Amino acid sequence: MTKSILVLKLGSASITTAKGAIDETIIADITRQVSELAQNHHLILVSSGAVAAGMKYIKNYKGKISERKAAASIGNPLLLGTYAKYFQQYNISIAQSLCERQHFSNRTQFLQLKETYEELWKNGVIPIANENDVVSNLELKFSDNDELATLLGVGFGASLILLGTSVPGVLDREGNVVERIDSINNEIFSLANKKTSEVGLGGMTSKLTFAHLASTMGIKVVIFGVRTPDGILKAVRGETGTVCTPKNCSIPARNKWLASGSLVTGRLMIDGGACEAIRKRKSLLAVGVQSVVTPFANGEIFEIIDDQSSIVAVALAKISSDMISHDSKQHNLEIANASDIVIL
Ligand SMILES: Nc1ncnc2c1ncn2[C@@H]1O[C@H](COP(=O)(O)OP(=O)(O)O)[C@@H](O)[C@H]1O
Ligand SMILES: N[C@@H](CCC(=O)OP(=O)(O)O)C(=O)O
Repeated sequence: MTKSILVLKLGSASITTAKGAIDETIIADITRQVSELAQNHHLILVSSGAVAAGMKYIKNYKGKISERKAAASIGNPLLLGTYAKYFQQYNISIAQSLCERQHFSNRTQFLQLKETYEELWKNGVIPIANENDVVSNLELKFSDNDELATLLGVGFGASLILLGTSVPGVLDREGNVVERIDSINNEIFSLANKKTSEVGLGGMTSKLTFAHLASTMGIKVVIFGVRTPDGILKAVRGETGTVCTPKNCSIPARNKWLASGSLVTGRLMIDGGACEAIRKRKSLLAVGVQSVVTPFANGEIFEIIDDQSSIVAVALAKISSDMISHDSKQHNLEIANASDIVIL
């Protein structure tokens, strides 16, 4: 029986104490529940908490990016050591996976990541991912680990993404948990205020943004409280937290990573004829380009817009945008192959 893939993201505040120490009681409880799930799923854990666990080692910590990077490099091994200690009780080994944006935007690198995770699963090992904070500056950063969890879920074709946090789910204006969301629209976004936990990055807006992306790609997302008794097991069964129902998604699995949007680096404006051609599943040729709005390199993902600036598609570049010119000899130059274009 093939195991379905499940991504479990754990936010900083839910696994650390108010003083920033790793909360071993909660880690013990997480490992107990995860070991149960490991019998029937291929699991990817995405754990925040490296910065929180390491910040006490930085004198006069103010949260500057350089301090966060240093704190993360101290905190991540401590965090992983704690997971390893508690998973050992269930004879489960864990692996560290530090991720950067290019590991997703570059298909070759993503396939390397995939191969590694598959080897780990074959050996009963659970990968624990986190952003590679040590080398992430503001431009290259994932917006937070909610994004990383979603990109992993979309890239691996997960059936479920669990976003574990410090609150019991998405709360409505009366403070009650919204049990089910069929459409993450502006009304739902308006419930999320800018508040985050003291150590969290994105808050509820980020969770809703990425839950929207994942559910559009056909993946169910549950936003739930990690400290709810048996919260993880209940969230898998949809018995706690906020369940965001998946949409019917016709994009083939291979192209979902392309369409996830947050990996886009470039932007190309094309004319009406080219729009028509790509909608008919033809390749994109240089002859239809009106302008390179934002340059991109070979192998990067770019957005295709029409002359009204509406987004028509995203595509994987076969050439660098520098090669696009209006020289008539170049008219048949293929910018993206039909199979690498996702119409939106
Ligand atoms: N409508 C809402 N429902 C629940 N939590 C909300 C809402 N709006 C804002 N929040 C805030 O989102 C925070 C959770 O996000 P965050 O701190 O980033 O968590 P994590 O570290 O788990 O990623 C909570 O502390 C909560 O105050
Ligand atoms: N990579 C950082 C976490 C960043 C982050 O997304 O935090 P959170 O909003 O708590 O999930 C760390 O490990 O501290």
